[in-house]
Amino acid sequence: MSKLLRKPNLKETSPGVTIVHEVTSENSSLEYVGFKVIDLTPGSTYTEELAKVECCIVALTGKINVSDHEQAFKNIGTRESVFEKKPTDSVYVSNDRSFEVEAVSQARVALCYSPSFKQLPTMLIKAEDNGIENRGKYSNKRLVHNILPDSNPSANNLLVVEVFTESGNWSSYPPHKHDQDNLPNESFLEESYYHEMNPRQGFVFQRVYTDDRSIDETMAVENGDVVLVPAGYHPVGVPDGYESYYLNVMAGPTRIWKFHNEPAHEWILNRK
Ligand SMILES: O=C(O)C[C@@H](O)[C@H](O)C(=O)CO
Repeated sequence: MSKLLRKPNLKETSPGVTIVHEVTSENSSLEYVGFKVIDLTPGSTYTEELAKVECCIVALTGKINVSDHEQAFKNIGTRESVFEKKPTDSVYVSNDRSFEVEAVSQARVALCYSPSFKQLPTMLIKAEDNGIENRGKYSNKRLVHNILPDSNPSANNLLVVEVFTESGNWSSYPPHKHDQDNLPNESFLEESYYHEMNPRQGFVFQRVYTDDRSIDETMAVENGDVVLVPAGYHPVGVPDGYESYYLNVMAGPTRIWKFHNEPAHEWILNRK
C-alpha cells in the first residue's frame, strides 16, 4: 500500500460538513504541511480554532463566507468547477485565531496549514491578486495560479499554488526537488498535491523519488486524491484526453521556493 497516496475518506462531522481529506503531522510523515479538504452544503458552517498553525482557506469551488470573528469576507469564491481555469479567492488566517467558513452554495474548500508562531493580519487574497503564469513548451505546458507565493509576505511559512496541466502534458517537470535546507542553492519544503481531473474518470501518474531512491513510488492518481511529497522529485504526467488540476501546499523551515532540477533531465528545458 502506498504511503504517499491518499484517497478521499468522507466523514460527516456536523450537519452539512464533510471532511474529504485530513493530512496532519499525526497521520503522515509531514511536519510542516497540513491539509484538509471539506465539502459544505448550502448554509452549513465549519469552524476551527487555530493554535500554533496558520491556515490558507482556498475556495476551490462554490461560494462561501469566511470570518475570523473580527473581519468577514462575504460571498467569496469564483467558480463552479476548478476547470473553469479562473483564479479563485482565498483567506489567510494566522496562528492563535479562529475562523468560520459558511457555505453560500455547495462548496469544496481546501484548508492549507503550517506551524506558525508570529501572529500576522488576516488577509483576503482575491482572485485578481493571484499571479498567473504560463510555463513550459512542447508537452510540458501548464497554467499556474500563484495564490500565496514566497513574494507575498502575508504568511510565515505557507506557500500555496494551483496548476492546470493540459491533456498529454507533463508538469512539475523536468523533475525537480526541494528537500535540502541549503540556501541559496535549494530550500527544504514539504509539499502536498490535491488532484482533480477533467473529465473526472481520468487519472494521472505521479512519481515521487529521492536521489538515493529511499523513496521511489509511482502512483496512479485519481480525481480527488492527495499525494504527499515529504522529499524528492515529484513529476506529474497527464494522459491524452484528460486535463489535470492540482493544488500544492508547501512549507518548511524557510519560506523560499528554491528547487533543484534533476540534472539528467534538465536538458528538457533547453530545447529550441
Ligand atoms: O511548474 C509546475 O509544473 C508546477 C510545479 O512547480 C509545482 O507547483 C511544484 O512542484 C512546486 O514544487
